[in-house]
Amino acid sequence: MGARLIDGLALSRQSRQDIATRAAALTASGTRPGLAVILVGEDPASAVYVRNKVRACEELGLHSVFDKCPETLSQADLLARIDALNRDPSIHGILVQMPLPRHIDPHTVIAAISPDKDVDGYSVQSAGDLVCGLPGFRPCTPYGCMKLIESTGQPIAGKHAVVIGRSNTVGKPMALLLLQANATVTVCHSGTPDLGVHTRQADIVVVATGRRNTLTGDRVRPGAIVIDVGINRDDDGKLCGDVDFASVQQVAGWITPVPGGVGPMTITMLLENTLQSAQRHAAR
Ligand SMILES: Nc1nc2c(c(=O)[nH]1)N[C@@H](CN(C=O)c1ccc(C(=O)N[C@@H](CCC(=O)O)C(=O)O)cc1)CN2
Repeated sequence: MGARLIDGLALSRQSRQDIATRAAALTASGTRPGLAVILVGEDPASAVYVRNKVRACEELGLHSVFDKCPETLSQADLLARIDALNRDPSIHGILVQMPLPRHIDPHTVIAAISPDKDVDGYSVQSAGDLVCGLPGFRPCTPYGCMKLIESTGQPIAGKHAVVIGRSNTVGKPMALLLLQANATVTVCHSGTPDLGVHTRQADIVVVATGRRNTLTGDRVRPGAIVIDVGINRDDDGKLCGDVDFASVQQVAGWITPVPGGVGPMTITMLLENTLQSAQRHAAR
């Protein structure tokens, strides 16, 4: 029997209904959640993601501002735009789409976003909150992965989780979220000599390397939950993840597809973070 599919689109639809209901209540009490999205340049994939974020805001009744900037925008001009949004009371979340053109330093840009509007959860403040187990914005992709794992109904506490990848935006926060949920966590990366030694012992595997076929069926423990964060193209130009779906789905207990797994939940958790930010603002 093959693995059960964890349907990120279905979970997104459910979660977005709940966000829409809470956003409507907050709007009725005088605070309409607002998100500002900045896109610099012409990267076609980024343009699609940003369009989907703005459209999702519209569908859920959130206020949104979309600032499309040319590739040649200077870092100083970008920082000035962020500064204006930091001071705009109708905006509760600011997101600068990554990657940025090479002449702009992402760390400087992230540091310019007010920590109480950092709905991407990328700032040093948000990272520190997560390390210390304090409330704060959780990065959208790992936050969505946690929801996908929880949706299986399997307990996380006491399980052995292996995270493959150590980026600031996915791998590291993913490991911390799993740790916070009382899993025993191993982080593997490009310097790990034998990935299979670790993944074959794992109840939960999250793969976020950006490389096709990072995880194959022979490296998976029967019944494991496998979460695929990757978005790549195969030789035929079709979307695929970091997991060799065909072989892994024969061994795993649960698996996320690409597309239709982690991606939609990334946008849903951005909306959740924006709503939470507006709720905090209203409570102040
Ligand atoms: N500021 C940010 N930049 C980037 C983030 C982010 O969270 N914040 N994450 C990624 C891109 N991303 C969101 O921005 C994102 C990627 C993929 C999807 C998605 O729904 N993917 C679909 C497939 C879409 C396709 O056809 O290409 C899926 O997996 O089903 C949503 C959001 C990097 N930058």
